[in-house]
Amino acid sequence: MYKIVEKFVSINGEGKKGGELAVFIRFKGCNLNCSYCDTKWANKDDAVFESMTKEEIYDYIKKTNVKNVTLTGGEPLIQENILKLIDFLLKDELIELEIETNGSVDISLFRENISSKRLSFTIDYKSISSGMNKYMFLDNLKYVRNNDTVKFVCGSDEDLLDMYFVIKKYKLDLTTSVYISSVFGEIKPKRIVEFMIDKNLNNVRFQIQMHKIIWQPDMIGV
Ligand SMILES: C[S@@+](CC[C@H](N)C(=O)[O-])C[C@H]1O[C@@H](n2cnc3c(N)ncnc32)[C@H](O)[C@@H]1O
Ligand SMILES: Nc1nc2[nH]cc(C(=O)O)c2c(=O)[nH]1
Ligand code: SF4
Ligand SMILES: [Mg+2]
Repeated sequence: MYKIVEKFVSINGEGKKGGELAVFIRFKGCNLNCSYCDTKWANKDDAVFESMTKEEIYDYIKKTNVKNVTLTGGEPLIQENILKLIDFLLKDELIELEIETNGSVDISLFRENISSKRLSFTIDYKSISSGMNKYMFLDNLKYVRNNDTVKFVCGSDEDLLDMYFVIKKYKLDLTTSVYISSVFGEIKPKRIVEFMIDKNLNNVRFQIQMHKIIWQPDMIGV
């Protein structure tokens, strides 16, 4: 049984599939506690959840008729038996699966067991201002593939500079998709673009969480 705090259809507001329809499955609980987390409610011990089997999750997804599936949370990769669910969902060749993960969990186990090109990891590199930087499992950055994404959610100039060194150290701009996001409302988007120009950051994309512009920024279920 998986602990699901919400499930909904929306457009993906972030990343490579940004603007496309996606069905979101949000799991309860996280091993980190980012200063800026917009889903703290989902990580609370007393968060209300629905217990669902992998078959029930699959049935829900199929009923939506949406092909892009995003597993998020909370932290999806710390959920009990998550590998079984990923494997089960990918048996359906019409499903394109994205996993939003916080960068603290070793993804190599998943890589070894699942070869599908329809699985894509979006791996956060937690910034200094998140307070969670020390928990990053940096080896993940050595093994990211070109259909994965590394996402830097920046809230300060210090975060931008640290991001720059990490991109260059791991040559992320040459090996994978890199997205820079602002901590919503925390740093001027213009500041990030200026930084990109200043550092000549090619092969890196800036994004703003679209769903927070379309709906109220604190709205859930979108
Ligand atoms: C809520 S997290 C859940 C998945 C996973 N725990 C993680 O952190 O990647 C989903 C995405 O939302 C981003 N996020 C959370 N709060 C945000 C905020 N206030 N502004 C911008 N992005 C935010 C996270 O950095 C992450 O990329
Ligand atoms: N619309 C929308 N797109 C998203 N992309 C990633 C999200 C997440 O919370 O992981 C998210 C979300 O919460 N809503
Ligand atoms: S890792 Fe993700 S879910 Fe956990 S606290 Fe950070 S942003 Fe929130
Ligand atoms: Mg979100």
